[in-house]
Amino acid sequence: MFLNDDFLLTTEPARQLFHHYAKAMPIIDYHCHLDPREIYEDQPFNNLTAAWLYGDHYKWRLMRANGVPESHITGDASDYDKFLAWAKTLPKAVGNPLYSWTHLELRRFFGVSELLNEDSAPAIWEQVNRKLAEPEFTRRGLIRSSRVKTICTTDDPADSLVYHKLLKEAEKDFSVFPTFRPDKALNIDDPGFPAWLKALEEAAGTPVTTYAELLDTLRARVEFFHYHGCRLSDHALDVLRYRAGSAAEAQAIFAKRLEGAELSQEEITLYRTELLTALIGFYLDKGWTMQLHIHAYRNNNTPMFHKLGPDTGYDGINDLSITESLSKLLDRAECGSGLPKTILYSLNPGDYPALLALMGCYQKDTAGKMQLGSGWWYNDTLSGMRQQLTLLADNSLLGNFVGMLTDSRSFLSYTRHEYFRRVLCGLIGELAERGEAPDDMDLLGQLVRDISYNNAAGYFGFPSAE
Ligand SMILES: O=C[C@H](O)[C@@H](O)[C@@H](O)[C@H](O)C(=O)O
Repeated sequence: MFLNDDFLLTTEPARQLFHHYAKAMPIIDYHCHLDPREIYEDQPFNNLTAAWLYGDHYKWRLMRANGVPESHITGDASDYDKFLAWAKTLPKAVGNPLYSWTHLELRRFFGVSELLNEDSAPAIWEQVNRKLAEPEFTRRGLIRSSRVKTICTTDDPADSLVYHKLLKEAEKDFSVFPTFRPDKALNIDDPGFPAWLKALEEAAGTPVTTYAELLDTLRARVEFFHYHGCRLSDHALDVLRYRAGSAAEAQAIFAKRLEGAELSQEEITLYRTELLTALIGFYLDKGWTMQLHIHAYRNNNTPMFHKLGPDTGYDGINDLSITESLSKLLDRAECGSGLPKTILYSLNPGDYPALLALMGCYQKDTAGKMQLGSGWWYNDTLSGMRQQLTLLADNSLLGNFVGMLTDSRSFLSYTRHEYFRRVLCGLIGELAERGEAPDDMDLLGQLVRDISYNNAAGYFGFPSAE
């Protein structure tokens, strides 16, 4: 039964919806953390650990929860020993999405249907590594075989986008577009802020010594990113604070920071609010979609942060309230030139009702202009997705949802789209079975096709491949 054709499809309508409508749709992965250079260089993977465990902080957390020493997670143990440590951990992960994802990846990419555990590990290691050495198992090969049409990476404004340029020339089967993520511009209190400004100056070829120059340069980078196919921005807003001020105040705070003085929380918040408001205007002008990733509570383990840096498995969920600051931010934009298309994600699923209520206040002109993002990170689970979809259907228009993204650092994560589509069809199938939705395959089939692909294709307006 496990992972059979009807995995997660418990009703007849669900099975029809998945097999006849959702399954064959191609993929638009509009938010991920793949490295464009790796995509361009298209090297084969040395082995399954390289493809699976490098950079995958989801797996690292489970291994740590299983008492695996750090040497076998991020340290200098051999790749085989790391793989074996994962294989020993996995049997205890029943019920965790990683249990299903891992086995789905083994099946879909490598045709391995045995369960991975300590006993099966040696043979699976050999079998998969042999496949990974074949020409169609390179980075791009994996993307192609997953029928991915569009990938959006996550990029700093100071990035030269050289690999996106090269990919545009070299790759005709799918497109790789950048996403504008100016966290480093907003994080004025970060010790690396002055160095980042230098990097920005270098990339843009213009001085960034004042707040006005920063704005001009960021606007120019938005144009540059747009030229290279960018149609989305992204922000990590771990804490939402709002304090309106003037450009003159933002300039004074910027100058104070460059002099090396300590900023107060109020100053930081004012600067961030002003800059984000300006950026929202830039996104609107370009017709971009703004993504706000809200309420991660990052880097909770200081020794491990010093050892491994960010995004290594030490992030929690922020349980602060969300509506007041977010409403002020969105409303200010609405009072000005307007809001761009916006996707709101929160790591705290308790925020979903508030986000849904708020986003409904700014819907206009574009179908699904304001979106509740797909279950993010710790919510990227069976129950998390069902919750997000159920609340979205309760409070907005499920049929306009732009659907799934991997948010991943791994080239094997595309099966998450399959998982999502199964959850989606499973949920809609249940509604039909219970008579809460019409058992009308034309209607429901169109809905799942739209959510799987068509909505994203229409909503983001990516440049078409010439
Ligand atoms: O799925 C988890 C993610 O990849 C996580 O690492 C990112 O969402 C990252 O923290 C970010 O802010 O972009």
